[in-house]
Amino acid sequence: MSGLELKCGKAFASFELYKYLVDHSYRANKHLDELREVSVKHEWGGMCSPPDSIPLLQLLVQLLHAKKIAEVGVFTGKPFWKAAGVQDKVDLRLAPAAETLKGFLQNGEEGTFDMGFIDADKTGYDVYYELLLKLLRPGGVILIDNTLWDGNVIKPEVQTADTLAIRAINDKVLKDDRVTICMLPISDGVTIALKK
Ligand SMILES: C[S@@+](CC[C@H](N)C(=O)[O-])C[C@H]1O[C@@H](n2cnc3c(N)ncnc32)[C@H](O)[C@@H]1O
Repeated sequence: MSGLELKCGKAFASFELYKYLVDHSYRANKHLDELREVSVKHEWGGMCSPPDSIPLLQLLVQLLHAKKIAEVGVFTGKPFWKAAGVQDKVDLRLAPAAETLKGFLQNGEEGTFDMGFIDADKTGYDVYYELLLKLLRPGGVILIDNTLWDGNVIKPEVQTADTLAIRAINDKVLKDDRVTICMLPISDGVTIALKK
């Protein structure tokens, strides 16, 4: 699996154990593999979601029968949509994410989304979370990426704005009665929040 070492599951006891998990959960897929091959070579290749999070996303889409999903923070992918047959399913909005999500609300789309994936600028996470909670139907799910933030969440000496924002959203969702949550140690930490 190319580029696996880019984000090697820091929460795992060893890289070998992490690789075992990937080898036993990620199923090879021509289009995804090609996309990943290209993405990891990009100068910002580290932005690409690692393969351990892909089965989770696929599973949730199927469990939720998700038809309407907002990915907040898009990286590569567009050149592969046509070949993968998903071109007509993707509505790319190149704009600050808060504006796009507010636009959906103004358009009367509250409660119509099945799923949201927060994976953009970390200091925007709280805003995206609140907007997505409004956009989601009850029983819908928000995935929050990077919630372990390369292990920096437990390093008190790390006080960057991004780290503070990740700690804040983690503290917030833990106490948020509007959702049921689970934080998973895969990828760079992924929190699943189910809207009640
Ligand atoms: C980590 S990458 C997304 C990775 C992608 N979700 C994936 O799984 O491959 C983050 C992306 O968010 C975008 N981004 C950052 N700040 C943003 C903002 N305020 N509004 C919209 N997109 C933003 C960046 O341009 C970047 O492409």
